[in-house]
Amino acid sequence: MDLIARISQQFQDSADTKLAAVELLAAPIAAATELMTSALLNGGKILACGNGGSAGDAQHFAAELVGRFERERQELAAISLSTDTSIITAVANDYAFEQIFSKQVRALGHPGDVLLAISTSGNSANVIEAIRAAHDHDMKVVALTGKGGGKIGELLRDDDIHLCVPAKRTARIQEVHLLTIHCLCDGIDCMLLGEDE
Ligand SMILES: O=C(CO)[C@@H](O)[C@H](O)[C@H](O)[C@H](O)COP(=O)(O)O
Ligand SMILES: [Zn+2]
Repeated sequence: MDLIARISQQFQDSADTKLAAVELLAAPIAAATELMTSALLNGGKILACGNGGSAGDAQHFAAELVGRFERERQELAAISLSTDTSIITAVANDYAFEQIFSKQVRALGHPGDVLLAISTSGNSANVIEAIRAAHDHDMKVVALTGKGGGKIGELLRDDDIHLCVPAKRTARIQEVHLLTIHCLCDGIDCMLLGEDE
């Protein structure tokens, strides 16, 4: 087995997927940046959720908003719904795993907040329920998906933003999701602080 060749191929595939995605995603990522910045400036917050690697992405995004990305700025309101093991285990145990995010959206979400919903397949039931709860609370949704967008693509409304990575492999989609999250952080900082030199 030629591991070096496999690794080289993965780097190549990741770079190719990112370059194919920028054509489709640059404009909607810019729109998502404006939506999130406007929500934050109006006293709203961003709730983020996802499973597995996407749970890590939700936490990563919240950490960069509450802490910092690349520049010093005011703390920004973001909460990962994938983080509180007591809430997640209680809701999964007492109700259903599908409700672990939606119950938190119903508890914490207000009109004007934004839900960042992350699912590579677009089909995770708990992320779908979170989007339904966000709509019930007059929150807009930014959805990070792949594989054609799945059921989430069908559920989104016209004023939501769908960032669907044009790829089929979960790992490649996740890599573009993380890049997208960093673009959102950079764009929010840029809108709040101005362009850096
Ligand atoms: O990170 C990975 C695979 O790269 C896994 O942990 C992956 O996130 C999990 O299988 C998730 O449950 C997949 O959910 P989704 O992206 O389809 O919503
Ligand atoms: Zn992964």
